Amino acid sequence: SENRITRLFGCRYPLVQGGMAWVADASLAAAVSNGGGLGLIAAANMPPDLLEIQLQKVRTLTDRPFGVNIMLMSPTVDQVIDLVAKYRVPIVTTGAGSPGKVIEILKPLGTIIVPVIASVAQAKRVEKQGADAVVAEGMEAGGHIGELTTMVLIPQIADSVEIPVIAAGGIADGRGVAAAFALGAEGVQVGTRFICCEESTVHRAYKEAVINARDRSNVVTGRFTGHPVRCLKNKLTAKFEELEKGGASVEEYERLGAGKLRAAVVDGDVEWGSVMAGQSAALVNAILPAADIIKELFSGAEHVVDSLPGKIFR
Ligand SMILES: O=C(O)COc1ccc(-c2c[nH]c(CNC(=O)Nc3ncc(Sc4ccccn4)s3)n2)cc1
Repeated sequence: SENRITRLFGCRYPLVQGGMAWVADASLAAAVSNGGGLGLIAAANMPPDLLEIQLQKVRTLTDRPFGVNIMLMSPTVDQVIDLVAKYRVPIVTTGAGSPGKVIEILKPLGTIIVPVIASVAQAKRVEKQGADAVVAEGMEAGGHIGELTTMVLIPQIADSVEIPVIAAGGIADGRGVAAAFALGAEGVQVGTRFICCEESTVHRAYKEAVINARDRSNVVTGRFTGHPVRCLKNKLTAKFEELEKGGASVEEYERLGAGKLRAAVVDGDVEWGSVMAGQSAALVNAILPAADIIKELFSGAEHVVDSLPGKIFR
């Protein structure tokens, strides 16, 4: 069966993998696309020549659709847009900022643009600017987050725009997928769950930290900087909280954070690195192939919906 999202992306399942900085590379994106979802390569702050290598590599690993996630706070955003145009990347998501410029340049090329938003105002603005769909991301998500939970954000976004809504934030099993559709979404974005997939090139220690995470193993730091970020608790987050309490400057705070996500993902420094992960980490307990994760998410959702009516609505 299909819906507006499977038709928009040209893939079997209405699922997009989170465009997680340093984590979402060609290997992960291809595995998700080959598994029937939409894989994303994270441009993040990647030097353009590194991104170009990922764009060439993904074409050798899958002939299915894939996308690039453009992080709008990155200083390399202009070169990323040029590369996306040069390689005719079919789909682009954007995060951490206002996608006006991306829409203006890439929409005329026929690129499908799906901004990640975290509020009703942002959703309305990007719809007016020409977005094809939105990813509405609840604050359960990992990394840079907004303020509203998925449970209350999705219905409000679905009521506010005509374009299809993809729910993100806290979705890691069939129950979350079923809930997202009950709330008005026509697709899901899944990030943390795919950190722990076989084809993810993330350091083993990072994957283990996610698997060992429990309900209260994560924390949001940096609200005072205007960029709240959710990570797993460790020595770095304790230091962030100390700086925040001690009235440190935003510059001092951001100096401490520089390069720490790479330290965790690439070097496996889960003590002093930034182990970005969502609250759903507590629901992730196995490293599986991306294709199996996707199948389980949707067969699980099917099962939940089938067994619902008897329990609740009669
Ligand atoms: O001003 C406007 O209208 C747009 O404002 C926005 C504000 C927030 C968002 C938003 C919320 N969530 C997302 C998508 N998720 C993300 O972008 N998650 C991220 N994780 C790590 C990242 S790297 C980074 C970047 C800044 C500070 C610290 N780390 S980006 N975008 C989108 C737009």
